[in-house]
Amino acid sequence: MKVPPNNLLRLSLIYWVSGKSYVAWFLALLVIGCTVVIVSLNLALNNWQAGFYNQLQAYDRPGFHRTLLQFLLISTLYILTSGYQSYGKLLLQLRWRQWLTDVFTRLWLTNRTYYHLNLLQTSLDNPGQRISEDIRIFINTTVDIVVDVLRHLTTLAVFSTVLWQLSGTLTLPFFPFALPGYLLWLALLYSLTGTWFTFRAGLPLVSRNVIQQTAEADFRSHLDHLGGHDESVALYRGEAAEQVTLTRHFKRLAQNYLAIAKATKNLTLLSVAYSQLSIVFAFLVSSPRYFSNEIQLGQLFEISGAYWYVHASLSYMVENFNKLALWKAVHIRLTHFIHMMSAVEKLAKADGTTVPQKANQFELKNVTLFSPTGDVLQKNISCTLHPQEHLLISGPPGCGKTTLLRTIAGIWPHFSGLVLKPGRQSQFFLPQTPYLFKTTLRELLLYPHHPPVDDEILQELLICCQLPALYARLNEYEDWPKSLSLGQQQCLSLIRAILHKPAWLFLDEATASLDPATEERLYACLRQKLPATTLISVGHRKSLLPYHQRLLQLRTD
Ligand SMILES: Nc1ncnc2c1ncn2[C@@H]1O[C@H](COP(=O)(O)OP(=O)(O)OP(=O)(O)O)[C@@H](O)[C@H]1O
Repeated sequence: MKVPPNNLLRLSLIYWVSGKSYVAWFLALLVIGCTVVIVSLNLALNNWQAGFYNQLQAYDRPGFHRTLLQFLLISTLYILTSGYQSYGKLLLQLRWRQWLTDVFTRLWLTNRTYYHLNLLQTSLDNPGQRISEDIRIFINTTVDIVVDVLRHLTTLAVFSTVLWQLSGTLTLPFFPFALPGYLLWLALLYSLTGTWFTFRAGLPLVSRNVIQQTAEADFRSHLDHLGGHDESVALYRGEAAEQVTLTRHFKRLAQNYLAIAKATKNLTLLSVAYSQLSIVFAFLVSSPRYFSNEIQLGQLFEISGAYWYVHASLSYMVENFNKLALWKAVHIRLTHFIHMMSAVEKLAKADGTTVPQKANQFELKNVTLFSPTGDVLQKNISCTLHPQEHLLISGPPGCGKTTLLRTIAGIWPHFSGLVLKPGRQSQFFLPQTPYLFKTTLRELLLYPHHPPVDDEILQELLICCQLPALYARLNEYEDWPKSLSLGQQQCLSLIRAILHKPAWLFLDEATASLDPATEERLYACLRQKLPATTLISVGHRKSLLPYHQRLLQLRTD
């Protein structure tokens, strides 16, 4: 997949022109339509107020009942429209989020970016949390903000006109000009002042929210890590050490939260004082016209209602600064994620050359391996391998055996030299740690992409690879990494390799947890089931030598 523009907003907006957004457009129109209707109903309610209070003031009982019926009608429409607006908004958020999540997961998985990210010097914290949590918050708040702004702009347009008409003209002593629509000007002045103070008070929340999202993710990630390594921790009796680490993570989270609490307190003091004052402000400034009998009680309420709507629209930032700060925070985190993925793309193209070739042979020409920090692990490895020339790669721990396999697999970018190899389909790599997960045993055996096979074949392979008892559990859904021993997991991984029938099979200490007798039986099984496959094994044991014709001995200087 092509790397997207390094701009999150531009990337997100591609959805709306992608040809996959017909339903989302329909939902957006529904939400916009409902928003306009809600604003119109607000206007109707405000007009209704004038009639209602005037009927009360005039002790007009039938008129009072009539206005109550009107209210019932407006209110029913209001309830229905609000319900469908909110439903449409939620469906829209889900669709957009689904698309953006798909884009991110594709970028993350394509070209093994998820793996290369770990090789960058500036590592990226918690990519999982960014994909699940940050995208959710980003999309939900974006839709909320757009809908809110649209509602407030419509409200502002409608109620400014009303307020202008109802305001009358202000003439002040010592002021040479009459000021038409003075309540509108006052609302504008009041809101702009509030917005400026809010911006000043709330700005620290942006960076604090970025830190908070990261700290929360670190805390959760350590809890998940603990869950995944429960047995190791239990055997080490590592509970106290884990408690210390968890407390440290939580302390960071809590310290930052205190700073957020302080900034939020200042912001709340400001915004509540601002809203409280605004309740009486309209009455205060329009009361002279009421007391001079220019307007009735109903008009006074109508003016104050219109003023309140105009003021609320202009005060969007004051009332929603927390939401805006959170939006900015996740925007920063997701933008950083996109930048890191672009950096990986450059890194993956950086060093040596891997060339797929038609001939069914492997060739390493002067391959030098480096660590991510640039240290030389192995210098000038050269080796040509023909089919059926089984190779054993040996050497001390940390000398670069696994790194050599990663280089051949094309996932290690830190090398120089030339790797010539047959097409990807003909290779299969068994990593040092078996990759098992929660699913049925059948699916586990077919991983990553083998079509379903008959039970008899699976039974035969389970017997051949020393796991006959597992046949009865083929359809069991189980947390296999927990319920199988490491040795059993390695046997199971070999079945996967046999099923995929590769021309070249790479085994990275794939039988290291087995006793020599079982290891021997498994290699015999491999030879029997995969007679045409060439084995390239990494291992330390001398007992592996008889299964290989060639030895590549790596050394450290
Ligand atoms: N993702 C990584 N990030 C940083 N350094 C790494 C990474 N992977 C490997 N290394 C470093 O590269 C060196 C070679 O590692 P490698 O796993 O290839 O050794 P090995 O010979 O297979 O060791 P062992 O026999 O213990 O499996 C080590 O010093 C290791 O610390």
